[in-house]
Amino acid sequence: MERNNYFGRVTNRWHTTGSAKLFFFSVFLLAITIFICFRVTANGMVDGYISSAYHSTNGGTIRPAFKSDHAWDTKVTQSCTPERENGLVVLVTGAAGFVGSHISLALKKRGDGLVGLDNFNDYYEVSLKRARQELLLKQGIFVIEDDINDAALLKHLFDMIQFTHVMHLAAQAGVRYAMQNPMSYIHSNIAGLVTLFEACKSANPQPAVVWASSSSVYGLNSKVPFSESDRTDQPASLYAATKKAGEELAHTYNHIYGLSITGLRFFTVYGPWGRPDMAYFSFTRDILKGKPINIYKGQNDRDLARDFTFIDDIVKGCVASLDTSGRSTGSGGKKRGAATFRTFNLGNTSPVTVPVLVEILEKHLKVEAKKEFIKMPRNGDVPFTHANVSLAQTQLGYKPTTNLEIGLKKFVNWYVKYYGVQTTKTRRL
Ligand SMILES: O=C(O)[C@H]1O[C@H](OP(=O)(O)OP(=O)(O)OC[C@H]2O[C@@H](n3ccc(=O)[nH]c3=O)[C@H](O)[C@@H]2O)[C@H](O)[C@@H](O)[C@H]1O
Repeated sequence: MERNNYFGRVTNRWHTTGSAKLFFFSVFLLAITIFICFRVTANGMVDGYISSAYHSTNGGTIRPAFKSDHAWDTKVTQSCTPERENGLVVLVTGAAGFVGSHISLALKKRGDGLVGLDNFNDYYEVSLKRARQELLLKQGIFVIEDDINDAALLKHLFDMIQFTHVMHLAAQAGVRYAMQNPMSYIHSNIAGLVTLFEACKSANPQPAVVWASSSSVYGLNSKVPFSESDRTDQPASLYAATKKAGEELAHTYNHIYGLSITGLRFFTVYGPWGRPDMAYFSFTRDILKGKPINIYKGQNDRDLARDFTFIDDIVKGCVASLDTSGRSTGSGGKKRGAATFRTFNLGNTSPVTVPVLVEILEKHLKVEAKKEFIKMPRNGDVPFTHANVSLAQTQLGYKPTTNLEIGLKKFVNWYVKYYGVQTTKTRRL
């Protein structure tokens, strides 16, 4: 009885104040709507060319989505027009990145049409990405500034241009950074990859896709050299796990939709215009500044080793992959028959230890490094990598020709020029 009275009192009060509550509720809803609209407008995303994934999973800087107009469409179309008969028409993602910029220049040089796409995130110095963009622009290559998670942009691009190929290099790179910002790897290497595959599978005609996987998928594999058929189910880092997941996703899109897909497992790529987060680059910077460098040691005090691969060799492998990829077989999102699905190692086949890498740098820089040997932190690094490239050799004609000594010389020459380093002022060995 008491209970019934209580509920009765509450119900009465609700009725008497009902219209006031309705009013406040409406004002509240209106305020939220205005707030959301403001956020969207502030980010320059009023055109609707933006996917929700772009917001929800991005661990880094959120950049404005593109705004298409006639001038923009003309730039894209011009950039994509081949200058040779039967030239490829390629979308290069990550075009302002290290590997992406080199491949873009190589394709342009032989007369292919291409447009770049890059989100210019601040994982490492954005000015270097801008300088690469400038280099590309001088050769007539337009780089769109946007994220691969922007499904509306991709749809617009594929509706406008009949791409024969996609060279997909946009990714969150770096093995150790995954411990600081795991979501940026999910954003780019998983969500971004799926957004791109979705656009490719729906495109008419479907392009063939060549994309960058990583030597890190071999993880704790101890069989050397690493062959494509070796185990890849023991990733040592979140980065490696996202690349491995990418390989599985690629298989699905090939199987269901007939997308021609080639995955390339790159082995520690280095060279001019490289990535400042990588050891050879950051060591160079610190050696020249007289700052100490940390050289990691593995179990039982063993040196770590990498199959360092020079950028020009990687570019040749990528271009050969594009040329041999075979057509996708789907149309309107439906598969018509089996399509190419390949995985290749692109390495140098001769691992070098990290202390030897430092010795070569000291020689080229003519400066002695302040070396500090420390136990490898538990950060996802693997003790060594070593590529077996016989499959790429047979099917792509891939044959690495630059050893670390020569490749680092080319890198140091570029570094000194790009950063205007006064080598004469540095201490000589
Ligand atoms: O092939 C790949 O799939 C990956 O290659 C690259 O990763 P890694 O092979 O780890 O290259 P990198 O960082 O240059 O470290 C080289 C060596 O120096 C050691 N290292 C590193 C830093 C340091 O301070 N000290 C040190 O000893 C370190 O322990 C290691 O032994 C790409 O970054 C990655 O994006 C991915 O593409």
